[in-house]
Amino acid sequence: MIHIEHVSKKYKKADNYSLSDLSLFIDEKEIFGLLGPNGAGKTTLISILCSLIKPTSGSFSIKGLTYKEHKNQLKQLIGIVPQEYALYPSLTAFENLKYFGSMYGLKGKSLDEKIHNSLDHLGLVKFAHKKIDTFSGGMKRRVNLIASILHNPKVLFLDEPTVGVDVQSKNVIIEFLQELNKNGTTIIYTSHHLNEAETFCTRVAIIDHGKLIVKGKPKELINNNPGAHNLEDVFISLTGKALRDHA
Ligand SMILES: Nc1ncnc2c1ncn2[C@@H]1O[C@H](COP(=O)(O)OP(=O)(O)OP(=O)(O)O)[C@@H](O)[C@H]1O
Repeated sequence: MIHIEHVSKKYKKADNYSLSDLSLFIDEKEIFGLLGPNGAGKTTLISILCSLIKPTSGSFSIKGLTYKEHKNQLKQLIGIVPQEYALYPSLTAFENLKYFGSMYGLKGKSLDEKIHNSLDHLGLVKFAHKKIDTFSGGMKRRVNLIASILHNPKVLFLDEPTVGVDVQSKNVIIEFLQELNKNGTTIIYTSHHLNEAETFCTRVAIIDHGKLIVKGKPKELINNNPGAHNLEDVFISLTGKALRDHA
């Protein structure tokens, strides 16, 4: 479904490559976790796959389609949940979602119903007509998620969807994503929550310094790393304990 071949990325004026010769195949209906320390290249990879930025070299396709040749088809096929909220604070949740739906050509009763059902699913229906600037971080993240799935994408990319939210919001988000996956959506997400990834993902890839370090099913990675009891042990054994601060 997603073929990534020898993708590298060097940002303008950057000294180093943020991604280096990365190849990966993600199958249909997977829940695939991109894991790695700060600055590993996770957001860069997701941004390339969503066509927000271009790779310096290498290529990729999604369901055999490339942005060069099938831009409009891919726009309908994928959904993107960015790290930052992309919502209008002075509009209500419903108004925001009507706007995002209209960007995909959706309108009328079917759009209203989809919005209502999604808000209901994510515990937000009673806040539908409240302005976004009154929402907590966890509520905004849930609205952001709905905005990205109104057009029923077959592939959903999420950049740290559960960062900075409480356990309740996190559980509702994860359950919602599992439901989407059951109904046929392939999910690719980045996370620092290794416990979450261990149970949520069918497979994960650990990236460090822009390179693919290892990929596989969480259980297999744990079993293949002597002394590892969980994914965090695997992560630390492969990426080390050193801090990744830089400015
Ligand atoms: N626009 C940019 N210009 C120059 N360098 C960038 C730019 N965006 C990211 N980088 C660099 O690319 C590397 C990878 O960054 P990226 O944001 O992809 O990592 P990440 O794994 O998503 O990190 P985090 O977990 O902190 O979100 C980092 O060294 C970062 O400083």
